[in-house]
Amino acid sequence: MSLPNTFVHLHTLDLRVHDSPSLHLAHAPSSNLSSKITHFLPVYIFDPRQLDLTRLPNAPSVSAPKKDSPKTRASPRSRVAGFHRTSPHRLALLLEAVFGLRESYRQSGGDMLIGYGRPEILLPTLLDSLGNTSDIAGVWAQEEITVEESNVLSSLRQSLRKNHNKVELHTNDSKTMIPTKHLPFNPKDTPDVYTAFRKKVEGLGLGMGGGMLVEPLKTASWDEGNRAIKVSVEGRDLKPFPDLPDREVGQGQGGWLGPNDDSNSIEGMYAALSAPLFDSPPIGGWSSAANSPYSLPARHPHTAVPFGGSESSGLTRLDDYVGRPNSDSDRWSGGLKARTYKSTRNGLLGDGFSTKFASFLSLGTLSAREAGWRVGSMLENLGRDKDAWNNVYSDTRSWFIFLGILFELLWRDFFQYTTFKYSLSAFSSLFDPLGFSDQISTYPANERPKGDWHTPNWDNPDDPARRWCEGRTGVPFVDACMRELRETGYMSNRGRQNVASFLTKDLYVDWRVGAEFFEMHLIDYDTCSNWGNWQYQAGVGNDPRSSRQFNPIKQANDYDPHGEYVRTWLPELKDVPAELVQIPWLLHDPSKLEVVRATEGEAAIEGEAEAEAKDEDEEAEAEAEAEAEAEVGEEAGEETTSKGIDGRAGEAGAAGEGRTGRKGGEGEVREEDGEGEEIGMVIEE
Ligand SMILES: Cc1cc2nc3c(=O)[nH]c(=O)nc-3n(C[C@H](O)[C@H](O)[C@H](O)COP(=O)(O)OP(=O)(O)OC[C@H]3O[C@@H](n4cnc5c(N)ncnc54)[C@H](O)[C@@H]3O)c2cc1C
Repeated sequence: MSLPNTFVHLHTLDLRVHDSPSLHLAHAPSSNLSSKITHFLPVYIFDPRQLDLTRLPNAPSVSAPKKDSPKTRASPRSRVAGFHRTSPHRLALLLEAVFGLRESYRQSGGDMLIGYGRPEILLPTLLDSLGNTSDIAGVWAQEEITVEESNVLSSLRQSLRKNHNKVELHTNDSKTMIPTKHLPFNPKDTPDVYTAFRKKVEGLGLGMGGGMLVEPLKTASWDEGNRAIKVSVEGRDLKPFPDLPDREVGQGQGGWLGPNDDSNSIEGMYAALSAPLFDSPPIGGWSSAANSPYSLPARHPHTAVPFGGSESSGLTRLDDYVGRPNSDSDRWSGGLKARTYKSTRNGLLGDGFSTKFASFLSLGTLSAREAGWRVGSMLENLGRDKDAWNNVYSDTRSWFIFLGILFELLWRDFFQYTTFKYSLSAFSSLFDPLGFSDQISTYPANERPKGDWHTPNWDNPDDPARRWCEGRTGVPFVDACMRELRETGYMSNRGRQNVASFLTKDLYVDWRVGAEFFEMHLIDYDTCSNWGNWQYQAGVGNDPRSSRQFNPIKQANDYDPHGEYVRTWLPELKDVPAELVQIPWLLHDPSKLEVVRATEGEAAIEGEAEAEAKDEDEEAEAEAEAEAEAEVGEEAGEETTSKGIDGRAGEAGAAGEGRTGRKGGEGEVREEDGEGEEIGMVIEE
């Protein structure tokens, strides 16, 4: 009887060889399975439900998007607005990640099989063609939370069982920074409020290996000098790639890439997959850096994310931003940027103001555990250097609040786990117009948005949603952010919060249109983070203050006081003086400037609570935690009021009138979870 010997790993959103549970299982001396494994077969499959594959030979068919089916969005077009679900920039990054991964396997003495079609059809057919199913130890893949991705895994599991009685699909818990089994609660009971979530996971212990920061698996070695990464598991080399003589694929079901195929390279695959994008450009068009299927888009000269998409680019960025232990001593090399993260993270220009890890984390080219562990190691290491320590810490209890990066990585986990919680039934409310609010039991029914959003008329050039997408609302900060998104595929967190608030709370456009537009363009698109944050901003998600609203003019004055950012993306404003650059409609009537200043001053004082989002909550929390907690006891159960700018501001903004004052617009703030912890952060009247 032959022993199971080929280990199959289906790569999805885990496009890396470092911190890989599958490589570890198949190779590590400590793994029970590894002695039986003789071959390692990594596979990646482009899926027609995500990408338009029609230009590839024997293309698999795609069904039209199902408008009324919230359970699945399985089509390369979005369900509400019919946008493409990728852009040339995002596609290029994916291809760099996939082909870069294959290169890492090749440099390690193995290979990776790349195909296109439905994994649940292609993979069982391939395994059938390998002959004796007992030669397959099993198929492994990263556990996914979101409906579309987990539906694929369920279908694959079923079809493997049907075709190969002995082949099982196993999943690895490798996506989040905190492994599911370390959570101090059942993930289906994930708290609905971030603060409650954070405090519970903090209880795991803030130190290294305490449960919140888990040491990544050592499955690769990083050759910093050559910027190359090779598989190496506890001193063992990668097991060989199996011989795959027969790669049968059914009619109209896709294919596997062979050495002579046009699409067997980044450029070839880009040409095939980007052609449908160029055939029907979206509202606002594509980036000027992406003009044809024949060459990958260049990085825009002003992009804040000038890196490639591969795993080695991700690790290079980690080394650069957070630093690494010096191999010759126990000193820490690099990491200056991480030490100033908290004071720079609201920046808007250049690559240094925040980590830019998001695009790597979204494709899994950087493991969240690797990133978290590295930040923690830096903090531990700096502990030996008193001066550096003093720059970062105030006391150990608040160490990660002061650094901030871990705080943000926890937001990522929070959205992953809340999505899990609200996707347990057949129906995932992640994509529902009323979001999670419909299921959060503490969310009073009378506070839920009615869902009477403006439906865009894309044929009307003056439609507010269209102007938002095209970056021509008339509000410079909003327009600059939207143009940056289109041109580069990135927008700062500050920008994202402002444009999302503007679309939903000023223009009253269905938040899902914004989420779909972001999905198309964002190079760091992540289903949970994108849709979760959009719900949060639209007031239908986990935000304990669903009525909060940003004033983009005040925000622009605070974060872009000299207009450098808006001038970068709106060259038409290059000659406008700084005092008018955020309100250029007053150029023709400067006499109103004094009135505006007075109103703004008033708004800034009165409305301090109105427009600040969770970033400010976090800071307030860090700085005034004790105060906040004292207030909890006093205020729990009482209703407080936060004000917001109001009016169909889009009409004003889009018409170039500006929205310089706060006009009423009141929303009630509710207590969350009965714990009241967020209440302390609300500045009351
Ligand atoms: C409307 C909206 C949509 C968003 N869509 C996405 C998305 O599709 N993908 C995505 O990764 N982030 C999304 N974010 C969150 C955040 O804006 C980005 O993670 C961040 O701007 C990426 O830049 P960075 O890597 O330099 O982040 P940093 O500030 O350096 O943060 C470090 C990491 O923490 C995580 N993080 C930070 N803020 C958040 C947050 N609010 N929610 C979840 N994770 C966070 C990210 O993984 C990020 O890489 C969205 C935010 C908003 C308001």
